[in-house]
Parts: sequence; structure tokens; C-alpha cells
Amino acid sequence: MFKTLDDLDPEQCVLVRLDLNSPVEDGEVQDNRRFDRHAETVRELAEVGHRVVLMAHQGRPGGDDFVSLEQHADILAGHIDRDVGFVADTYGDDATAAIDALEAGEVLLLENTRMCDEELPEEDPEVKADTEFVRTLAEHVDAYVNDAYSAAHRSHASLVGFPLVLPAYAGRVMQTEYEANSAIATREFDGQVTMVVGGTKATDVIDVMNNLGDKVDQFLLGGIAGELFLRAAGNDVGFDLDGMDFFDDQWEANRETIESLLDERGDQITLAVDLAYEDETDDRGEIAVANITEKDRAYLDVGSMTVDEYDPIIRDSEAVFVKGALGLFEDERFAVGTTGVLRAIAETDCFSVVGGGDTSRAIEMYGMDEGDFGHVSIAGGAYIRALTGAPLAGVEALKQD
Ligand SMILES: Nc1ncnc2c1ncn2[C@@H]1O[C@H](COP(=O)(O)OP(=O)(O)O)[C@@H](O)[C@H]1O
Ligand SMILES: O=C(OP(=O)(O)O)[C@H](O)COP(=O)(O)O
Repeated sequence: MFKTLDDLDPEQCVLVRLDLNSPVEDGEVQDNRRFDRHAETVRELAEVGHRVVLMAHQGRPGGDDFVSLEQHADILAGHIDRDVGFVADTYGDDATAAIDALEAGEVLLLENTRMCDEELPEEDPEVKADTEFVRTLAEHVDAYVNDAYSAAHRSHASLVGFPLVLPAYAGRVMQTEYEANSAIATREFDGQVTMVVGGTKATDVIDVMNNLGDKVDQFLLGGIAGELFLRAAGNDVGFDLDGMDFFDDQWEANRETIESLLDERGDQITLAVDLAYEDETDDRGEIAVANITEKDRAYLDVGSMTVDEYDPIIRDSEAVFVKGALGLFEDERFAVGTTGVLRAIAETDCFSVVGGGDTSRAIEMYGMDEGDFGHVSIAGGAYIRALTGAPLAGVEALKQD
């Protein structure tokens, strides 16, 4: 296992990798729960008198959201109630001078790690540890903390290089995410284990279902993935209508897997019995799947009868994992499925993990209390991998220290 902040010597200069990758709208970085979560780790380190040097990335080179971390420093400062200095440099003289000038309890954020050529591409930890980026920064700090669980599936320098050259520790976010998200692959539950599967990235979740058949007793389906399963079961749904591109490619990519899952594990898979759509008067309409005879509509949520079927299954579960929304919950008319299952989870005392950036947003949007869930993950791709038991490069590198 990895070491944690509890094992860190006092009064260190600590290099901390966070994941502050955020939505950017018209050039403005949007505050989100990644700041709030990482604030705990940063605050804890600063309060006990460490000098705190933060690294993070934003976007990918070439993308509209590939921007400086200057705004991130201000947003984070608001969450930790202390100044966060910013230097527009990743590991050059300006960065190292700013690090060397830090006093106990001060916090400094370095520029977007992906603006340093050696951060990308993905390479072995040994290669990354031998970059100028890693070797230079390592000379100016005493220890490394990785808190960026949600980026830990990437074998980038800031995530896998430093543990080879510095004493390395897991931050609080890394610790919590790792324990909760690995639970389905590593823990034995006494009772029923249920997974709610939805969202638009059907290929990802079908892969999870294919890998987790022995660990999960019941899959409750909705969203685009759910429609693909309904289509495989012979219903006239899950086809791209004019202007949509959710289904056809994902159908081609997953058809065989879906058919064999239905064939071999059909009793573990519960499909929607009704679906919701936008009717002629722009209201929510519902139709039983058995009555759908033509592929003439986009379905935007599971129906109320489906929620009534899923509800008792969730309430009887010992553990519930959620990956993906059951409908287009951002539109209140089509939030019934997603909020229905989330409320059932919140009202029972099962072990629960809600993952995926979009899905977990429904919790705050509809006034639910995050405290009623076991764990609400801030990870997307890393959560998916953890669910299937696949190792995360950044976590493995920490364990080797
Ligand atoms: N039937 C549907 N039609 C269109 N969008 C849907 C449908 N069902 C779910 N969604 C959308 O799926 C998104 C979440 O999917 P996804 O990105 O796969 O999950 P996450 O971000 O939670 O990992 C939500 O924003 C929701 O609007
Ligand atoms: O936001 C992230 O991942 P996510 O979209 O899977 O949650 C991470 O910061 C990783 O970013 P990347 O997918 O550009 O490597």
C-alpha cells in the first residue's frame, strides 16, 4: 500500500500533484468540486507548516480549454482561505526561484504541467523520472504527494516520475477515491451488489459490465447504454434519429458484447420497461417499451414504471455503484430516472459510490446531500478503470515507493 500524509515528516517542502482540470467557458475556468476536494489536502499541509508547491494540468495541447492555471490559483485560494501564489512557469528559473522563496505555510501553484514538453506523452515511470522536468523540481523539494486520483490512469511525468526520485505519499483525495472506487473489485459484500449503468459513453460502461459480471448481482440500465441493450433485445429503440450520433457507432462497436451479455447474464441485467420523450406540447411523455413499434423518437429518460422497478432493488442492496445518468437530467423533465435512483440510494444505508463528473452533478442540481452517499467520485476515466480492477499508473507508482 502507499504512504499517506500521516507518514510525512514535519516542515517539508512538498510538491503536490492535484487534478484541477475543469470546464472552461468563454475562457473562464469554472469552479467545481475538484477544487473543493483538493482544498482539504492543501489546507492540511499548509496548516501544519509545510511549504506547499502545487502542480496540475488543464486541458490538452491544442484544445480550447488548454489554458494557464492563473485563474485556478484564485479559485483554489477561495476554497482554502489563504493566498495561493502563481508562477507562469513549470520548472524553469522562475519556478525554482519561487519555490526556494516559500515560507512555512505558504502555497504556490506552478503553471499547467502540460505546457512542459516532457509531461506528455505516456511513458514508463523510469523514463519520466529521468526527464529534466522531474529532476529539476525534485532538487528543490523534499517530498512528493499525489492527490490527483482522477488523472492517475495517465503515465505522465508529474504523476509517475516523481515517486521514483522523492519520498512519495498519497493525498487525502487519492486515499479516499482509491479506497471507495476499488471496493467493487476488492471487497466482499454480504448482500446484493447493484450497479446502475447509464450515460452516453456506452462503450465504456459495457466494458465495465463485461468485466464485472462476477462481482455485481444486478445491473440496472438506462441512458444510451440501456437503449442499446433494449435494441439488442429486439425493441425499436437505440437508433440514431436525424441529427443524433449517440448510437450507431457504439452499436457497431458493442453489438456482439451486448448480445453475449444478454445471452449469458440476462438474469443479472434489468432493462427499462418504459421510456420518456418530449411530446408535441413539449411536455414529458412516457411509453411502455412493449408498445414501441416504430423507431421515430429520441428517448431522453427511463419512465416512471422503470423507476418503480429499480427502487426496491436498490433498497435491498448492500452496495450500489452508479456509472452514468439514466436520462438527460440537466433538463428537469428528464431527470426522473436519475434522481429516482439517487434518492433511493440516499435514503438507504447501503455502501454507495456515485462516479462520473456529469452524473454526480445531479446530486447538487436536485438538492440532494452529498453526505447521504458513501462516496461521490470526482473521477471519470480513472473511476471506470478502478471499477474493472485495472491498475492506475499513478497509484502503482506511489505503491512502489
Ligand atoms: N437518453 C439520453 N439521451 C441523451 N443524453 C443522455 C441520455 N441519458 C443520459 N444522458 C446524458 O448522459 C450524461 C452523463 O453521461 P456520461 O458522460 O456517460 O457519464 P458521466 O459524465 O457521469 O461519466 C448526462 O449529462 C446526461 O444528460
Ligand atoms: O478530467 C480528467 O479525466 P476525466 O474526464 O476522465 O474525469 C483528468 O483530468 C484527466 O484528463 P485527460 O483525460 O485529459 O488526461
